[in-house]
Amino acid sequence: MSTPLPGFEEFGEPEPVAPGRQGPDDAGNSRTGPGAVSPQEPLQGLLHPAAADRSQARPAGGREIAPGAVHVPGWLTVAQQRELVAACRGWARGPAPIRHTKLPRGGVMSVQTVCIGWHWQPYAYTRTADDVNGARVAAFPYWIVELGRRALVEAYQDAAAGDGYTPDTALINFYDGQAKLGMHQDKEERSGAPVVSLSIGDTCVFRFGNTETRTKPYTDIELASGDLFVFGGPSRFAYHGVPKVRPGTGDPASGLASGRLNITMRVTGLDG
Ligand SMILES: O=C(O)CCC(=O)C(=O)O
Ligand SMILES: [Fe+2]
Repeated sequence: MSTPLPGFEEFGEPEPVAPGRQGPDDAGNSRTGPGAVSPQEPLQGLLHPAAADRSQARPAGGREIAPGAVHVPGWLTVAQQRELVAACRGWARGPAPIRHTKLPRGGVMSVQTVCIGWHWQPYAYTRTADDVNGARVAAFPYWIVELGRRALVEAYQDAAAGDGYTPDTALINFYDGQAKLGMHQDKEERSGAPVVSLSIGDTCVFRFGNTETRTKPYTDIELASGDLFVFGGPSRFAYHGVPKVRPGTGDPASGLASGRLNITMRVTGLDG
């Protein structure tokens, strides 16, 4: 079990952006101080990748880890990572603040989580964060839907892969150096649409297994800052987990001074 604090929202703010360099301020968002980007505002760099820093050229596509499960290293630019970190910091503050999720048998998760769109707690989605403060969770902004669609196009190298993909929830997880996530299935969703996962900050070991058991066969890969991982199709309900984070491996230029941030967007298939 990790220490309950510090929370992600209290972690170091991004380094000052040098004049003329692409950063959240340059993306056209109004802000009054560090991290003050409204999570609901469209994020220019995320919506328009051409406007973002594309200096980290990388080949298109990724590596298939299992059928329907694709790892795309370095998909997000540093500027995009900074925008996402700023947005996540805003959500981590509320309306339902980030917290260690309580488990039904009395434990708490070492990972800290905040949700948007729908609130997840073991093992159901609700609109209000009943296990936190009862607040309705923040709305799911359309710019994340668009980001999810672009992620599917990239991962599956198919221009139509994002058509009709409308995620309506995201779990935003923060890992300190000790946090882990046990092998589990994402199965509270009533939809077989893919899960889109974005990682920022410290590198982790991500274990991607099979749909039958929590155990082998599985593949361990490293998810680094900016990496995209998509699991859909025959891998949508595969067990997966995070057995280890590698502290100190992230670049503070991502906007995260330490720790690891992971965002998984999903389609709940729920109404209301
Ligand atoms: O942190 C990760 O890479 C995975 C997160 C995850 O599996 C989840 O939130 O269900
Ligand atoms: Fe998961």
